[in-house]
Amino acid sequence: MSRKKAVRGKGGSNTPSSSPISDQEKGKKVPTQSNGAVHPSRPSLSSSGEFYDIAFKVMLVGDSGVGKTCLLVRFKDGAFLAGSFISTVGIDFRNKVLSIDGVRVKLQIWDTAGQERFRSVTHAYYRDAHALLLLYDVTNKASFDNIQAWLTEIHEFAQQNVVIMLLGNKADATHERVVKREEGEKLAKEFGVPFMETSAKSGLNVELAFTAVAKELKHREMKEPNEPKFQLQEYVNKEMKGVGCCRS
Ligand SMILES: Nc1nc2c(ncn2[C@@H]2O[C@H](COP(=O)(O)OP(=O)(O)OP(=O)(O)O)[C@@H](O)[C@H]2O)c(=O)[nH]1
Ligand SMILES: [Mg+2]
Repeated sequence: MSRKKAVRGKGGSNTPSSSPISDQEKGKKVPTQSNGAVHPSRPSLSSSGEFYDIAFKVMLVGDSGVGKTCLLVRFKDGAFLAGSFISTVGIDFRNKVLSIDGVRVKLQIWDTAGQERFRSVTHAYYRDAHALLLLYDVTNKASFDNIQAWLTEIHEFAQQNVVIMLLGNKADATHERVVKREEGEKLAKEFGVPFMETSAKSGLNVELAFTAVAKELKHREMKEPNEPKFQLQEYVNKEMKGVGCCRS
């Protein structure tokens, strides 16, 4: 098998025709599992010069302004994009390699535009996603009320076994909060998806959200026959920090 070069990170194309796994698009032989995870038999080199063993696509979705881009920037660069809000146009991606139980897992993270006018672009990418981080903004009730509609859309366009996690973002904004944490928990339970609150501003639970998803995906792909199933919500509950804490 020839060595595979990962797709570019920052500055990925905004056009809907670009594929999340460019090697496949180019017709190169990329070994995949049944669900499409890139799983090379030998480590591959990512564009940032990092080797990885397995790669997955994760999509950030949710209403415009909930903090998808900020969450990704916080995770990738450890910084917060303060100041004026620049709404994402179309779709973009960044790569990050995590070490999960000794396995180097590359996440190719797709940041989608929440605005309605870009919805058809987003739809085209759902089917390639292995995991979806669905965000609402705890200071914006409408973004919370729209979660059901987002889930309907996800079920229509995404793979049946896609990993979904609900995130209530902007947990730092205590004074502006209009959605209680318990409401988020209740909704997540109703839809059977794991949940936690995050803050791109303070960094609260940001690393955890991506790590938990990477762990779930890695376990699904590489589980030994006798190994128990990874319990995503249990892991999150154990590792999660509450508002007022200062994980970064
Ligand atoms: N207080 C607080 N503000 C945040 C947080 N995350 C994002 N913001 C602010 O919310 C606004 C929108 O953030 P973005 O990340 O651009 O939102 P988005 O979901 O990417 O929006 P679209 O690209 O239009 O879909 C910006 O002004 C951010 O500074 C957070 O965790 N806490
Ligand atoms: Mg954005």
